Amino acid sequence: MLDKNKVKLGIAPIGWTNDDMPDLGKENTFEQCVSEMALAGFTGSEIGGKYPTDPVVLKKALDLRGLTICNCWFSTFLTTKPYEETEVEFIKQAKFLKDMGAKVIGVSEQGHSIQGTDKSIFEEKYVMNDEEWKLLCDGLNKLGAKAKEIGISLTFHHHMGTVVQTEEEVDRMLANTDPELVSLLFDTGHFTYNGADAVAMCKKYINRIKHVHLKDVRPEMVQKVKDEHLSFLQGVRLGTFTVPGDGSVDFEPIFDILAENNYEGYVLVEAEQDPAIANPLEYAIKARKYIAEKTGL
Ligand SMILES: O=C1C[C@@H](O)[C@H](O)[C@@H](O)C1=O
Ligand SMILES: [Co+2]
Repeated sequence: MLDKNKVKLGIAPIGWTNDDMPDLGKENTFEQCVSEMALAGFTGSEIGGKYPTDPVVLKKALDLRGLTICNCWFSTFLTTKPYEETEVEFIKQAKFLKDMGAKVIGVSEQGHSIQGTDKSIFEEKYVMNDEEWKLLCDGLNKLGAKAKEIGISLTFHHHMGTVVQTEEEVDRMLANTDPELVSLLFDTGHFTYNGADAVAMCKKYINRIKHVHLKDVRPEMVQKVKDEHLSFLQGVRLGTFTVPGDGSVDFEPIFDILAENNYEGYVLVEAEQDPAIANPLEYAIKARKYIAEKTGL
């Protein structure tokens, strides 16, 4: 069982409107999204493209519904742009998140990423050379130090189609960054999609994990993506991802590892799929019930 005083439960707005493909859920407003998150029993949220950018307006809307911002995606370009360009934007975002009450900022390296392109996700991923690895890891350490000064933790999101996708890439990134400055944003869906053992990865890196994305995977859709050489986003439209308990990820041992190691932080449902097919409120309630049953949260 997870400790309610230590572990908080959140949900991402991507089930209502997908910022990577805004036509998915374009009809869903910000107010509907946050109201339904609260109605389904969630208390945390990440930031989506439709969220007000004025912190006062955003905070009021969230307070009315008992919600708190716990993280936001931040794209780094450490391997393709001068470090300073990324740092300026990173500091702005980290300060904003800190003011909103978040404890982490979720970084993903988007230099050379194919996640938003039409390239085949299983065949055309970029692999970094030693020089690019150094740019990435040194840059992450520097950003992590900035985040620490601001009072927030940098968590790194491994992701399909990016330069840190595979188990080996996650190993190398973590081995070459300072545990005091760079933590892991553990995403169950991205490890499973890539063919890694999410349970083993959770066990291996439990001491580096500071934020968790609970994402389930429909294996038959991943197989279709492989067979038909589809892109990451084509897969999302087909339904590669779903809410915890609705796919093939084995969540129970993951919850056990988090509980046994006194994990403190958020577990956040993040299940992008077509809202016209998977009603966001219905799926949020389904996820909430599953998590309550398996964790006691
Ligand atoms: O954390 C995430 C943010 C999304 O934009 C992304 O594509 C999704 O798959 C994810 O894990
Ligand atoms: Co994620």
